[in-house]
Amino acid sequence: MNALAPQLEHPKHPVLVRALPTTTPRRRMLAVGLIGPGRVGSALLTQLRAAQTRLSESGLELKLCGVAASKRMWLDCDDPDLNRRCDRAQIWRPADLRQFARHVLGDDGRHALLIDCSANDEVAAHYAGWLAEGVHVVTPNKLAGSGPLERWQAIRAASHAGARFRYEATVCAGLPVVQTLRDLLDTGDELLAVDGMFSGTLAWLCNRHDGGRPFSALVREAHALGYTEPDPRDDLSGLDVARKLVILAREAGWALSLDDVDVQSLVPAELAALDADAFMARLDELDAPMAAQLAIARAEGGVLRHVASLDRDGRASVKLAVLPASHPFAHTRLTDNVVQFTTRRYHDNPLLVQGPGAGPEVTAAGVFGDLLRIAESLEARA
Ligand SMILES: NC(=O)C1=CN([C@@H]2O[C@H](COP(=O)(O)OP(=O)(O)OC[C@H]3O[C@@H](n4cnc5c(N)ncnc54)[C@H](O)[C@@H]3O)[C@@H](O)[C@H]2O)C=CC1
Ligand SMILES: N[C@@H](CC=O)C(=O)O
Repeated sequence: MNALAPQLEHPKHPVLVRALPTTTPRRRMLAVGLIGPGRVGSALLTQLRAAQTRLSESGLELKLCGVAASKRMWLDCDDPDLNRRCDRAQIWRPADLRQFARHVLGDDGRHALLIDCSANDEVAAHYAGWLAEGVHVVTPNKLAGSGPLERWQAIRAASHAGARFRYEATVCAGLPVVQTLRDLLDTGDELLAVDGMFSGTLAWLCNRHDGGRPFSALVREAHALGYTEPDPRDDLSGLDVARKLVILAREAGWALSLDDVDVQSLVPAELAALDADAFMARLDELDAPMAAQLAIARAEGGVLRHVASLDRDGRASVKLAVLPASHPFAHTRLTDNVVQFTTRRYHDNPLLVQGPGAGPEVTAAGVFGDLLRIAESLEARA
């Protein structure tokens, strides 16, 4: 213990509490560009701003160099005086992701990170190129991890060459699911199966759907709370959960694709083909079928839960099930997700990760955690 460190007063044990020895922090600078300032992206910006002083004191300078939305982007080189003179017309320029990445990377050898908080496939298509150029990438966007296998392999290969790629928040938002699996595998365990509840939206809907309000009203509320995907059909069709299964399977080295997942959709075919606004306008067509599902569950003395499973033989399924009231999943709350890893070591009693699995705040925190892990691995640069 550092005898020179000041002692802090503690009401009960005045001499036991001492300040930890102080060390000079290793100074690192990370240039950051955010793509997709929506619900998660905005929450992340708020969290980054709130943490800036604390991070700086611990040696990490985060420099926000740009924000790109679908049509427009802001770069920190944009000149405030010029903007004032041009009636702010220069603040946002047309979005161009190549220019955006070049700007964040700069030409001074700095560490650069792009955070993709969109749900856009075209953005995901840039990852391999960015990583190859030395730009780190963090994302909650599931489209790279569950998209074409060759593209996923190219992204992984590019990340092995230097820049880091992290995507913890793609599975169950801020819960430590991908890292838990990674740690199991890296320490020599073997994944046998994963099962549980992987949709925060559907967990919340199943918890709140008690016949008191129409199902459609609950879906609208889940959307407003930021739990659903930008298009709630991605949740209701089971696609979002299927994507998470694919991401976990690939993490385990299994070549699973979305087509391999047996998915039961809650969206009738006639609503599946509509554009997003038209679908939302006809959402009440889900009320009668969902009321019927609830009645079946109650008649059986059970509860509705949205469950999914995956095993090492490539069997993967996503469905709405009636579970007995005594089942552990019946006692989950709000947006709770449950992920059960059955492995060689955790065989008779699976390893469980459980907690809120959707929402801008918790998701942004998962993204932020990835950023910090990358920052931790950076070397100091002038
Ligand atoms: N909301 C949640 O609880 C969770 C969300 N996620 C993922 O986080 C991502 C963001 O979700 P939300 O913030 O809820 O969605 P959102 O719809 O609120 O935000 C998405 C943003 O991306 C922007 N965008 C769309 N296309 C773009 C493009 N080509 N270039 C740049 N920006 C573009 C949109 O303008 C919007 O600002 C999605 O991939 C979602 O799957 C992951 C875990 C949990
Ligand atoms: N819409 C998703 C968000 C997290 O991935 C969900 O509800 O689980």
